[in-house]
Amino acid sequence: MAEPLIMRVMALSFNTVKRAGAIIREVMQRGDLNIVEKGKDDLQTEADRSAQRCIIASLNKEFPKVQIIGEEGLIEQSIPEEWLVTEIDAEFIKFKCPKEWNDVKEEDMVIWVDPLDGTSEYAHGLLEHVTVLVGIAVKDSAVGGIIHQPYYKQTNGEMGRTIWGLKGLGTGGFKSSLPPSDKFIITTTRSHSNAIIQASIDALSPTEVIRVGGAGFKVLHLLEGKAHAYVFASAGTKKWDTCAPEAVLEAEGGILTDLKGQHYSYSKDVDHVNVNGILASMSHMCHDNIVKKLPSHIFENMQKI
Ligand SMILES: Nc1ncnc2c1ncn2[C@@H]1O[C@H](COP(=O)(O)O)[C@@H](OP(=O)(O)O)[C@H]1O
Ligand SMILES: [Mg+2]
Ligand SMILES: [Mg+2]
Ligand SMILES: [Mg+2]
Repeated sequence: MAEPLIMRVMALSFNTVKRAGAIIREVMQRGDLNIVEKGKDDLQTEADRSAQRCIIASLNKEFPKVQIIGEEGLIEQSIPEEWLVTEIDAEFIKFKCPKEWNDVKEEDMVIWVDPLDGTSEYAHGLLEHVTVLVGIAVKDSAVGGIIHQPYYKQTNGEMGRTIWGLKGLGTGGFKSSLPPSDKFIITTTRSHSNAIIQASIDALSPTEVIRVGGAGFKVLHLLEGKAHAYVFASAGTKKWDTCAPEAVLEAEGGILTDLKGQHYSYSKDVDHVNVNGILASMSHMCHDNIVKKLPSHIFENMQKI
């Protein structure tokens, strides 16, 4: 009997993000990023486009009835043959599917794809910040996620690592760590800051602020104990930025919501923009405290930008 759909989607995504990561490295190595400005502070490079074509074509071929939504919109589906990934990860598929996902059907699932998270950092050569994100939503919640970091240097010299999480099963691909208890470290945007984002951080009196690119890389900071909270008091991120990070973080026991503590919906017809900002932490207590501490004017003014 075939393995449950969600396990096959995760196992194919696992190999697909690695292929996308290799494409991202190849584009950088060739040196012609061919940048298009989609909007204010919103770039798209050849790597974003090519990685998305690789991921969407591969997932779509195997799972034609699953809705897939990618950041770079509708782009032609024909791709070089060597970009098409057909093999599933042999190790992942051996895990037992959590019983709550055993019967998930194609029409209950949405796959949110961010082919390159941290484009601004990629374009500036801050390559460690870059991740490839594939998030799996069931009904309206983020359930499974894969975060691939193409420029992570493994101790054996290999480039890239793949972090995964599935609610009810757990996580893999990294070593979890708690942040220092004598500090309060916030991670936030490096390239999309504004006065309200800064005011929200000031109101929380952190001992340190780590400004890095990408929702994926910031959530990795939480998972690895480098920061206590990810705070972003602005609209700007989209569902493809948060679906995979939310699923991985929550499969590890953390929480990712808007600034009021409400989960976003990831169903196929939602507004793509995360209008109420982002708040994430490994600790529910830390998360609750921040929701209580954020002054209401932040929330009101944030909506006006
Ligand atoms: N004001 C804004 N306008 C457009 N995109 C924004 C934005 N603020 C955040 N984002 C998007 O949200 C993601 C995380 O942002 P940041 O690195 O600033 O924390 C990035 O994804 P991409 O790099 O995939 O486009 C970025 O483009
Ligand atoms: Mg982008
Ligand atoms: Mg992104
Ligand atoms: Mg992106």
